[in-house]
Amino acid sequence: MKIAVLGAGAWGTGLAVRWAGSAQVTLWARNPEHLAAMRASRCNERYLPNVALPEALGLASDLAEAVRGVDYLVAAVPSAGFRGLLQQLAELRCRLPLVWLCKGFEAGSMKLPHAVLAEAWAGRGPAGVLSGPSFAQEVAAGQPAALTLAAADEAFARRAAQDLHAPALRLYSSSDVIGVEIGGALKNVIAIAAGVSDGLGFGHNARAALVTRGLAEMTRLGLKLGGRMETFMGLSGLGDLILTCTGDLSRNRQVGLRLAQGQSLEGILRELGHIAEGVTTAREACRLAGELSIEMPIADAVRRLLDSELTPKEAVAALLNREQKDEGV
Ligand SMILES: NC(=O)C1=CN([C@@H]2O[C@H](COP(=O)(O)OP(=O)(O)OC[C@H]3O[C@@H](n4cnc5c(N)ncnc54)[C@H](O)[C@@H]3O)[C@@H](O)[C@H]2O)C=CC1
Ligand SMILES: O=C(CO)COP(=O)(O)O
Repeated sequence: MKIAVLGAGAWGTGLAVRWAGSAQVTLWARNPEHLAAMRASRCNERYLPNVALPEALGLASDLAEAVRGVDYLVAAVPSAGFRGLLQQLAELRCRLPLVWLCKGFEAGSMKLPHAVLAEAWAGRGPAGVLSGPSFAQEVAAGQPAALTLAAADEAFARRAAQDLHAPALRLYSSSDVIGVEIGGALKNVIAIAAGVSDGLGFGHNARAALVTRGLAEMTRLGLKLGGRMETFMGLSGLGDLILTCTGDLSRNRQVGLRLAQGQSLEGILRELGHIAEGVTTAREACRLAGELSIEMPIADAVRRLLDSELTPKEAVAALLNREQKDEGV
């Protein structure tokens, strides 16, 4: 099996390291200087420090070289870079099975990755999304994780899950692309809220309430867009929501924790040095929810906090002072 992992951030590198034990893998970095540094140190100091790159892992900064002769393309760039990467691949006349990893909406268009793919990858090969609870550091270290691979073409989802599984990396297949994408995108927004709550010193009760009501919001939007209930209760929904709301390795949770301490969003993102998809997704999901008349109070409070319309304490008060309602989704 030959795999090209396109994007050398934390997640692309983590998976490339994992897959290199059982497949022939090339990791592509768009920045030649970044690639040269990885070649020299056999480590991705910038995005996944303290993880040795196996000797067998190929490195390339030339996209054409990275994709030559492979069985799978794995798009490991953030949502903001997905369309651009697909366009570059199309210019190379690539026609290959593709799996994407990004968890978020495209800025400005309110589009999930599958909709971007429909515009930029039509007819170029079967494609699916891989998502679920998976911190890159743990996967790179060979610790167990279970993810979902969803594709509209069920047979492709099953085949890709079989081909891309690795020791301690269990992949389930699904045909619910929208449900899987909504879970991955919305959990990042709720993780910011959970970080704010913990950062303000609230307890386990508050966090459990945010996770549960966050799941209700995710489900409400996801069902409206055509996702399936069981998907939101699965690995890519509730599973990733629990991980990201409770695990300090989450960059989105870190954004919330630091906002609660009074840091500016700009400063936090600069200090993190990684993508926190929940920031863009909060804005896009709230716009979409507005158009669809769907209530998403937690996402709305996060969006207003990110846009400096509320302080962290005011965001909490806005949630607690909403009018009484029935619990149902
Ligand atoms: N880090 C993790 O544990 C996990 C991340 N993800 C998702 O995977 C995606 C990538 O995340 P990470 O690798 O962690 O991010 P990262 O912030 O560690 O690295 C981002 C990588 O993408 C590149 N990049 C940034 N903007 C780009 C653009 N416009 N065009 C092309 N390349 C661009 C950067 O140079 C860098 O190599 C995100 O959507 C994230 O939500 C999913 C599961 C786990
Ligand atoms: O998606 C992730 C784990 O499943 C990583 O979450 P963060 O982007 O918040 O670090």
